[in-house]
Amino acid sequence: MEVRDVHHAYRQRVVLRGIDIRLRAGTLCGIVGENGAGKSTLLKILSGEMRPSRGTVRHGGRFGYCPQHVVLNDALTVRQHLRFFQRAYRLTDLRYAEQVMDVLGFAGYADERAGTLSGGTRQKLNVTLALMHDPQVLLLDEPYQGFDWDTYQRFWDLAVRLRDAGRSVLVVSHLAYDTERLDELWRLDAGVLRPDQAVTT
Ligand SMILES: Nc1ncnc2c1ncn2[C@@H]1O[C@H](COP(=O)(O)OP(=O)(O)OP(=O)(O)O)[C@@H](O)[C@H]1O
Repeated sequence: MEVRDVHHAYRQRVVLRGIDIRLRAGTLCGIVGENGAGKSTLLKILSGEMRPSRGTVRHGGRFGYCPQHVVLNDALTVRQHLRFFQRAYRLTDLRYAEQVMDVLGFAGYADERAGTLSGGTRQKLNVTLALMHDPQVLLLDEPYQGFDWDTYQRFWDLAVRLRDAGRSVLVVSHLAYDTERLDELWRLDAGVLRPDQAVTT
């Protein structure tokens, strides 16, 4: 994925002031920044959900995006969500999705309606829906919000495995824990991305 000179403003409020990113295959990268720094705005632009005021985003191959806010239908079960996305992604089966559910530890909830799931389990489903077609480029916005410690560790193991399998993974968060697992870490501040000390030193 290649991002060149992306700028964005909401009316008078300038949020991004020239973002350049080159996300190579087989890299696990992070972007951190304070609340309101523009992280979600940047991810919405990278995912194509929003057009930047200026600049270009190019990527090739299958693409996965896990938004910060869970988008589920409360009346549908976990399995119905998977089937819906299976059609959308044109997958022949759900084997990979089931593996991801096992890793995140919620395979036992397949027949529960989304509306009755706990916040952390809803987030596990949110992450699974972004991952289940094994995307080559994966963008995750605050993916571990609500995860318990064990799930949090499993999430990072999964992210590292995807990186080792040649996928590009970009994790955006306001918290920069576990930075040693990242190949690169940037900080979004005042609309600009800078390498973060935690990984570069
Ligand atoms: N649709 C919108 N219209 C106007 N302003 C917006 C809109 N979306 C976001 N903003 C503003 O843009 C700035 C960046 O917001 P954004 O959600 O991208 O930040 P963030 O870094 O993801 O924050 P957080 O860590 O709190 O999720 C904020 O000042 C926010 O109020």
